[in-house]
Amino acid sequence: MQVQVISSVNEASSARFHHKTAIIIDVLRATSTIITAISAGALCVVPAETVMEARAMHRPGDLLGGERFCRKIAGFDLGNSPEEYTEQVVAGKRIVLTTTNGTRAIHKSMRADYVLTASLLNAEACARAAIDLRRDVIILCAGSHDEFAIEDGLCAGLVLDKLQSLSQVAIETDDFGTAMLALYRNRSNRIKETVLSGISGRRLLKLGMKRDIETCTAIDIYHDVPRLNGDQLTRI
Ligand SMILES: O=C(O)[C@H](CS(=O)(=O)O)OP(=O)(O)O
Repeated sequence: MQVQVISSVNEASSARFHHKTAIIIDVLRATSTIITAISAGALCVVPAETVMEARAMHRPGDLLGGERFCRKIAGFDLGNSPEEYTEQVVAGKRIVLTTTNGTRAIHKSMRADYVLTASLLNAEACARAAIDLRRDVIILCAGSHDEFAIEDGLCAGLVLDKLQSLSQVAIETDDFGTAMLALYRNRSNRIKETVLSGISGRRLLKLGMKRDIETCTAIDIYHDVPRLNGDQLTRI
């Protein structure tokens, strides 16, 4: 199995995803939010690239979620904090979500045969799902404002570590993947501290959102892997 890792959404070209399984990572916070929502019983999450597109896709009974500049969009039901997506709020609901980086990354990957969403919360489950799909893999780190985000690299390294330990076939990765695997193995006992020291982590800290970082750095607490079905993400 060939695994390529892309450092940020603006480095990805849609054509690369043909005949592959795409794994989209945005630890702070979009894919952590999506995975939490699906695990809490949301019917599906519909990723929208823009606020206008999200409003247009909204149907009666849906929830509108997302952020710009880390804060909930005016008139939306929910922001982009995983803790908002509780069973009481989202169970059985269709959620239309737009965020700064994560939903853009999902749209970039839509030519893939399969699109999975990963974060630290479900890395092992996502690795298992990718193995079962028997395709070469592209791991896309969403990053933040077109820059690489260390928390996404850590998660890419964790997914690669799980692929290597779980796969029956050899895993071959590109040089950036090798670097992310080394990053994860070097920081595996201080993941939260590493995330807190990153640019995205520092930005959320300044906004008083330390709780989100703690929530998003729990490892493998969920077994659900949201997968793209048409225009919506549902549990496999
Ligand atoms: O909501 C977030 O934490 C980020 C906002 S920013 O990139 O840090 O400004 O968006 P996401 O799409 O979840 O990376």
